[in-house]
Amino acid sequence: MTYILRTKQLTRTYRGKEVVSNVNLNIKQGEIYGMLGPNGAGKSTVMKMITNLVKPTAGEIEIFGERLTDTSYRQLGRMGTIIENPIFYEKMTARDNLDLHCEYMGYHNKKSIDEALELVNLKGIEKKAVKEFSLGMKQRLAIARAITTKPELLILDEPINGLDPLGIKELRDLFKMLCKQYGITILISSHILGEIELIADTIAVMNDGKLLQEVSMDHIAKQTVEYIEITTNDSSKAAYVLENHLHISNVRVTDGGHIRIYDCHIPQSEMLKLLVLHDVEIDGVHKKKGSLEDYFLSILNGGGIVA
Ligand SMILES: Nc1ncnc2c1ncn2[C@@H]1O[C@H](COP(=O)(O)OP(=O)(O)OP(=O)(O)O)[C@@H](O)[C@H]1O
Repeated sequence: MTYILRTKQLTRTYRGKEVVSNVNLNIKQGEIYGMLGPNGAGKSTVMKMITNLVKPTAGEIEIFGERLTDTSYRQLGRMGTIIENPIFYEKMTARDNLDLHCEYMGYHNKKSIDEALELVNLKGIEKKAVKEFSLGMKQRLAIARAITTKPELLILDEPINGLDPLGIKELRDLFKMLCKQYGITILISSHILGEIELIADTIAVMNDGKLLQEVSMDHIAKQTVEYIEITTNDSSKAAYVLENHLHISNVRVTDGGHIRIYDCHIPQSEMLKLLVLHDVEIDGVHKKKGSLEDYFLSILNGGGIVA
């Protein structure tokens, strides 16, 4: 297995608080690796450390087989990045912005600017000043800037923020194409499961600075997360009874008076008998299969599903 990027126990502290804690990412060459997590989970901070914008407090980063240091200019030159909101020289044209970027990166094959503009569908308007661009156009220009130096690794921090559904689909198709046809490895972050699920080969779920899970989509697809859903008049009591009397640990109380029991080998009849014995009224029992959303929610909520 060839990994293009690995982090080992990557940690960052701000004013005594760990905002990234012992994160181990393993990104394979040629894949789209999605970092999923709510706002504040630490995704941007991880990406900033990978791109040398922020120094890790502890841990290390290995990119293209070498450890990243303060002077890893060669490694940084093999990456294209969009971190947080892309900033341009607004009065300059789109093309001049890309030109300047190439100069700055020491990349002299200017033909690639045309190719990049073509790929993001901005050919023909590259002579417009960036201040006239819509948000979607700016996002596409940021991607053009990130790919114009022909990177092997693209790092995209929430690149679809603020785009309409059509714009999102266009970018998704573009990222997939860059990965498949150009062999570019992509690390992309989002707080939207539906987005990451449509694009990623591997997903890293982050919350509160921690990596909760790193799992391949293939693995998830094979996984059939089944659960029993019981509707009762008192879901908290029902959960309490099952946890304390039958020692079932994977119980989740959901909205609407339901409880879900995952990965349970105790017969349904035994659970129901015990609930009735404890005066819990049962309105319904169903065997269900969890959606991908359930799967990730259970990870974020610390549920016991093992991938
Ligand atoms: N320069 C900084 N100084 C202090 N705290 C910071 C700094 N940068 C980030 N943080 C804190 O670190 C935590 C993680 O932030 P980060 O931006 O990495 O999260 P995120 O998952 O990318 O979320 P978002 O999508 O909101 O950017 C947050 O609590 C944030 O307030």
